[in-house]
Amino acid sequence: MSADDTGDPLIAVRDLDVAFGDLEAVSGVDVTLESGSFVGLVGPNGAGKTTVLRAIKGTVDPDGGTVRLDGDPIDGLSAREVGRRVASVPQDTGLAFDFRVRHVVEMGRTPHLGRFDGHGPEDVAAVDEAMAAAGVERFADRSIAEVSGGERQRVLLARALAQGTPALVLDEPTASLDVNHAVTTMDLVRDLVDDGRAAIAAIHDLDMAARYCDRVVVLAHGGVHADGPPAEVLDAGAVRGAFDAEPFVGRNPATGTPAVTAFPRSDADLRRLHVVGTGPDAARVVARLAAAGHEVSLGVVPEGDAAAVAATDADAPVVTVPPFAGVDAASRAAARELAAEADVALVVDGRDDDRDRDGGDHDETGRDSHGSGSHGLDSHGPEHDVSGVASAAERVVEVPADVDEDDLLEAVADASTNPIEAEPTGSTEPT
Ligand SMILES: Nc1ncnc2c1ncn2[C@@H]1O[C@H](COP(=O)(O)OP(=O)(O)OP(=O)(O)O)[C@@H](O)[C@H]1O
Repeated sequence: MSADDTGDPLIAVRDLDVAFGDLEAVSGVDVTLESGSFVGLVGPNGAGKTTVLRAIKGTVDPDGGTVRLDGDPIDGLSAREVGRRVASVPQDTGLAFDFRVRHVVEMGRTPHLGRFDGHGPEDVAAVDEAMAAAGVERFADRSIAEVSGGERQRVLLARALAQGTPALVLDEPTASLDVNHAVTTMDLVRDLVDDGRAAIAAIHDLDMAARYCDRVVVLAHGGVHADGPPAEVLDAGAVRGAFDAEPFVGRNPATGTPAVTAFPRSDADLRRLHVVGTGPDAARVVARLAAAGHEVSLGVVPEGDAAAVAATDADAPVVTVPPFAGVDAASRAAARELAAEADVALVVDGRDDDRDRDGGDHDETGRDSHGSGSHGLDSHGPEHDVSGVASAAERVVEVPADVDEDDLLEAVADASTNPIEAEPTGSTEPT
């Protein structure tokens, strides 16, 4: 969709370079904003998000590249002309003067006024509408210096709305807002975009960006790391590369959009791991191991099981059977094949729901523990592997349901580097 009859996008940033002294803040950045589109700019601290937004507003001079608004180079436009095309909600909401809230919102009309014009009925209506939309009417007569940080952020949103521009530029618009005002603000921006305006927003909350934006541009180290629809862009690889964290990207059950859970870097030696277990505990194990970058597989689990969902989200191979169907020989063989490829099999909880179905006769007290590291997890032979899957792997680690995240990672590292003597494979294989 184009911004106007010319077919030019509302905002086109091409090959943008901005340096502050010796520091190259952004380099070679391309970002486009079309009308009817909401673009989220995400990335770690210092990635260059604010710098890109400042270039779009014309408050920083590029060292290279171009910024065009409706096809016109921004450096050829007056501040007033820029103000009719782009309205902004800055990250720093501090205001130097002690204005009344309504007065601050009225400032949004400035680009539309002649030099000696007062506010006409159209301006008053735009201000009233903007204040209502941003929910700031209640404190219209208070001083901007006497409202809370979140209220001030909404006042600046109202000012930007009153400006009535086709494009909105927002720098972390929900940073100071409570959960209700955060979603109300994002809903409002989304509605404006659905009505034909456009918005570009720097957003730290990746789930929020995924939920509300049509496109996400991931900035990292001053460059564009990825650009596309949230479901394509916010995958584990992109998030890991850009943020230097260990992410698990699942799905928000309420919205169906990507839900990113980041863990701190563990710098683990990556392994091929097979998980045996079901339910939320096994799901947590799968998610954490996959986030660390291990190559994980799972099974056998019932279709739709929480662990199966986590494995699918992590792109991990998983062997499923229909719910309540029991483990058939073919599924067990398929899971054993995955386990056989693994460096380590992890049996979550050490109990196995298949026990009765398998007809296994296993001695819970007969644990042949071959010691445990500081992680406190038991490493042992396959005698607890009652479904007969984990025993196909060279090494087996029993993982308690409430395993601590660090203990889990440590146990995997220990099991990989210190071979654990297992009982001969097949000794407890069910018949
Ligand atoms: N006025 C300035 N003078 C010097 N360096 C600056 C200036 N503004 C930004 N920088 C530097 O440029 C880089 C990009 O900063 P920018 O504010 O654009 O990042 P950001 O992605 O918005 O970060 P954050 O998420 O922390 O808000 C950073 O290294 C920052 O320190």
